Amino acid sequence: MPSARRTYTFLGPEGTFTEAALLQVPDAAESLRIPSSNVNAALDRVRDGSADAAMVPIENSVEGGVTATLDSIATGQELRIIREALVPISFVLVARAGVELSQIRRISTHGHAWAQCRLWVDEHIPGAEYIPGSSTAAAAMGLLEDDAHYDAAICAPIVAAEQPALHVLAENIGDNPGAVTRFILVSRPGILPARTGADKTTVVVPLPEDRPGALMEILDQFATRGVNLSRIESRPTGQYLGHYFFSIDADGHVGDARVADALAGLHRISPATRFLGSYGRADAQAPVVPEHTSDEAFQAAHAWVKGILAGDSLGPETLVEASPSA
Ligand SMILES: O=C(O)C(=O)C[C@]1(C(=O)O)C=C[C@@H](O)C=C1
Repeated sequence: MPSARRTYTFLGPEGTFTEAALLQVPDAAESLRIPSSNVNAALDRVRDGSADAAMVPIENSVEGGVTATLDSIATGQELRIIREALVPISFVLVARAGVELSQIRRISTHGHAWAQCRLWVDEHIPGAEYIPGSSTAAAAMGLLEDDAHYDAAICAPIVAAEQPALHVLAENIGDNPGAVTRFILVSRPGILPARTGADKTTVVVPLPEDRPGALMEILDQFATRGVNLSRIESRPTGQYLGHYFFSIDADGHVGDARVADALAGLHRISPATRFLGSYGRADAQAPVVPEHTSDEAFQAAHAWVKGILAGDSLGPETLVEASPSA
């Protein structure tokens, strides 16, 4: 029986880096793809069932975390990350035909793109004014509107290639040629992606208040079980000044005993801890697992404790008899 066609949404319009990330998903090219105007709108489409999954940016190697995504998945109806994708980032500066570099005064793009091209802009268009755009592609397409209030946009090369009314004023304008953005595919809670051996687990941990050393205790849950962290970011909860949650990526799958044990520890320290998913790493790199934190070591340890409890369940007389002071 042919499987039903999935509906994906992404930070649009067509031509964003997020769309490039979505097209890495094997069935995305043949599926229905609905552009969303911002990260929240994309995630809400998943929450209300009008999309099966949303591709959204989560972090960039130069500019760091995408706060709109970090905050939106940390609160509200629960969601799950089921996949990640990496996209190398390269930017072009585009304008309408006939506009020269020397005429550019106002540039629009996504905030993360602007941050990655700051040095280039300072050098080549000193004093240029930044006009925030909802995405790189939206900024580029906005140039074609009659009432466009900026003269150029920073976007992906594909937008210029597919839009003849735009022309490229400069290529490779990113300050860091090796820039990469990481994207996540987010779905409603359901079937957990299978363990691949090279996985990542994402959690959101509210920092318990008035508890000295709480952050240390949280980190300790991972450290003592040999679980490496690849990202940790603090974000304000928005409730009041000084109240934070931590967004954490850990190596491994909740199906790995060491990760499950670490999550149980987190829950004891911070009961509102939110599990956001276990999913295969885009780079397929398996972590180095210390011997004493392998599944086998956990099984042996649990069996040992079980044995003790079974022995002791013979009754208090056994304990009294065994006591040297008797
Ligand atoms: O505007 C886009 O094209 C996006 O996909 C968003 C986004 C981001 O949020 O970081 C993605 C990659 C680039 O780093 C710049 C912008």
